[in-house]
Amino acid sequence: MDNGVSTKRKRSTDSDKGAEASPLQNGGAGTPSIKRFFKQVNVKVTSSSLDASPVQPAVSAQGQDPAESPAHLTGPSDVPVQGARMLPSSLLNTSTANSCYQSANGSLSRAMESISRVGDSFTAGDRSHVSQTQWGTGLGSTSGRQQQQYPHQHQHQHQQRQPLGSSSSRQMQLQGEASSPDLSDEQEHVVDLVREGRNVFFTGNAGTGKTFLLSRILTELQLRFGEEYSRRVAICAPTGIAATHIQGTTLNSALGIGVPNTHKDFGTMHKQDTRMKIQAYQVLVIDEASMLSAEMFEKVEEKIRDIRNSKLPAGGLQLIVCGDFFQLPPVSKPWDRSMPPDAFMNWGWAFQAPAWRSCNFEHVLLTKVFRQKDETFVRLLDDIRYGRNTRASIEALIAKCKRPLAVTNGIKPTKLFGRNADVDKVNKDELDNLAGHVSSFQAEDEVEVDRVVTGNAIPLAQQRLQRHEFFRDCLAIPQVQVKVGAQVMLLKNVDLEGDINGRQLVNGSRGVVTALVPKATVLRRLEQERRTAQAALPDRGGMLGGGMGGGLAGFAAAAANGTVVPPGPGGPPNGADDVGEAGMKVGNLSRSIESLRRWNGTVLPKVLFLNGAEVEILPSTFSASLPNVGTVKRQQIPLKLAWAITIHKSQGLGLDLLQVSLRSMFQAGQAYVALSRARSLEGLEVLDFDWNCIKTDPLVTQFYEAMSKGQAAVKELLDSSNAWQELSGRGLIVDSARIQTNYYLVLALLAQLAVRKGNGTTRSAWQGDAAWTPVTSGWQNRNSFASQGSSGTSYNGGGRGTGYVPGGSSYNGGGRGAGYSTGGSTWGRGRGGGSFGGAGRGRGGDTCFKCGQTGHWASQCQGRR
Ligand SMILES: Nc1ncnc2c1ncn2[C@@H]1O[C@H](COP(=O)(O)OP(=O)(O)OP(=O)(O)O)[C@@H](O)[C@H]1O
Repeated sequence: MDNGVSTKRKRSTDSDKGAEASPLQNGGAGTPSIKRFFKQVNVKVTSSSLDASPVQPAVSAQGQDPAESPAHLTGPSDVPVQGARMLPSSLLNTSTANSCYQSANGSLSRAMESISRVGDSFTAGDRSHVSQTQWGTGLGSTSGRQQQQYPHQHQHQHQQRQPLGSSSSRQMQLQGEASSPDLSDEQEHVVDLVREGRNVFFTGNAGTGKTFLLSRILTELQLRFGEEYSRRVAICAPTGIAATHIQGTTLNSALGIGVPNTHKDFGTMHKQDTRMKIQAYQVLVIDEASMLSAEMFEKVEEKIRDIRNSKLPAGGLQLIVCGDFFQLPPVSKPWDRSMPPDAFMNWGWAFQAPAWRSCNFEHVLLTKVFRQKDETFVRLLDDIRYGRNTRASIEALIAKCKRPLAVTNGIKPTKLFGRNADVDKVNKDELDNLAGHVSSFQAEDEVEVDRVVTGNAIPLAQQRLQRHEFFRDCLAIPQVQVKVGAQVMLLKNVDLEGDINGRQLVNGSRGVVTALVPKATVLRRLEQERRTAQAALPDRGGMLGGGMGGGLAGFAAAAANGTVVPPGPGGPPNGADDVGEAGMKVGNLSRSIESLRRWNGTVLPKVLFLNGAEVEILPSTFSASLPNVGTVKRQQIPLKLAWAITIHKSQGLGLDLLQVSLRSMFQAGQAYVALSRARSLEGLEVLDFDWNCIKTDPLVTQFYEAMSKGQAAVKELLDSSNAWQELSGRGLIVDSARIQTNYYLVLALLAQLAVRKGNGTTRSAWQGDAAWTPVTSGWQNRNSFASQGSSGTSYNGGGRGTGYVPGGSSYNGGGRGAGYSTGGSTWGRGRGGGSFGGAGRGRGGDTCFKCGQTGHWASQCQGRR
């Protein structure tokens, strides 16, 4: 039985306007006035390119990521998703005990009590407050202590910033989020810095609530900018999927960069419409900064300054950046000889960019881990994160987690692999192994052109939206295929409002498909629930006749017909809370009924989750907006097959039961990301490993060590980077015309910082394909680089022990590095050469660091001897 529907292609009429505006759209959950602002010309088009192949594995293919496309890399974080929060429990048939389901393999009776028991213990992990961890610098819990620990060390320099009004706006924010957890003191501190208009970088272990905090900050920004929000705030992440965590877009998209192959390609940022956009922005928000390269950050910062005609860092934009540099690095391109000299390689950690230093970030380290409760586990993860005691850590893990995990009530653990091929194989095999029919759910995609776009610009905007990377990157894939018995993962947070057991379903919650329920049956139930909810609506006649009655009346009416936005910044006007609650329920039900009626599928999957809740999964809206262009949306069942997923895709998730393969880790942070998805040691099994599976970058370690000492230490660290002083002192941070030759020098030099001096141990700073032995130093090396810079031999830290570093190898090409020299390329530096560029005296054909032979690049090395 195939219940799939073909992707629709439709164009709305004027009568569609407004009614279609999704409350889920980016920023759309604002105040009613924001809502009005977001009201758009609604042009719905589905790109035919989105049609899925009839049988498609759960994980799609094309991509730039070593495992798969970064666009497909990660699942969502546990950020409360507004859309999900809007789903009332009434939309979910939360049948509990005594349920059983028919698997295709036969009847599987479910002991729901035991599932509930397991599930409760898992779900508690993400919601509970865990006592502060011991290893980091504890942050003060009183504001006084915070003041001490976060002295504000630089002046406001961004004239265009509007410091946020404080308490009233905060109250407004909290009003609509009563059920969300309170921010911790350290999280509050970050919000305070944001309010003050500072450039902030906040980071911390996996599960410290970075994305959660970012979503709160976005709420603050909505309040700061009101109707101007989408014009003033660029919400970005380096990859598409990371962007969907915060309902933003990729950095490339927000800044009109496209997919740069060369540095020249950044010139697209100067296009008229992008220029205007960039000039209008006041805040640039970047999540998952570990995947933002130094090269990208440097280039973007320079261009923004240029476009905004300002000498201020980032042209006066407020920068709010978060992420964990111990997690996955940028997806760099391997160097290839055929590449042009100004090829964009996506190299380096963002904090390595000179621009990072000039942006004067307030660096805040979040230390309180929320995801895991078990302090032993938290400490073990921290060791792995830092690459401390790696052998002991692996042994401890193996001792605790090598045993097979129990298959709990038929729900198998999620397997995490480094490589996409392993994932696809497991999911396909598992689905094939299930008897029964495949049910396919086809995504329904649409684009809405913003109302500011008029006339001939509409078709153009439409085209841009149809080609938007969102459709490639969206967490919800074009075609979801399941069978009864299929193991799946939820892709949205869902409030089981009113659930007597207080259960939660979050993105990453896993379960098993127990049935496929006819759509008509679900519709009947929802309609009944709406009738009941309508009957419970309070009579607000008296109040509505009063002073603020107009607003409330409008609100109540809108709630009843399903056209209001939910609580939160877009919630009811002050004083309308009680109307709001009942009205919201009716509104949400109405919206769901309408959307389900339009949904082309004929059945809906019913899923039994680990926490014991068994719910029918309704189609859900995933969206992103392109300021002043429009919105892209995908309506899809928010599920994916989840017997296995890639580690990249798991970034941002918390998982209850997982099996991790640590055998083929090829990037820094991969093992840490994989293991830190687990909420408990009990729920984690290590399938296999090798002793080198834990890879950390010493540069990252030193950066974090400085952060743990406070802002002053970070500043000192960055200031002590004579390398960077040298770079800027010698004019290496240059304009576009010179970037072609000189930018490589910057990156090459930065790459060299990762080289351990003197012991011959090597690593390839940013190349995933290079041999890599973990090293422990890095910054020291910079000093040697700086102090001996003029000799022409010390850029690689005395000339020894470098790995393959494109560009950087040219420095070694001065004669001493183990890296393969380009033989004195234009940007290479020969031994003793007095200038950075073009000395060209590198010893051509220096040895390949992999095999020790000359004449080929390490990336081309076939192990010849
Ligand atoms: N102040 C808080 N109180 C209670 N729970 C919180 C708080 N902050 C975050 N959490 C919860 O902690 C869990 C992890 O949060 P989140 O995913 O934002 O962490 P993260 O730091 O972004 O993790 P990762 O680095 O793995 O992406 C989520 O379930 C979130 O709801």
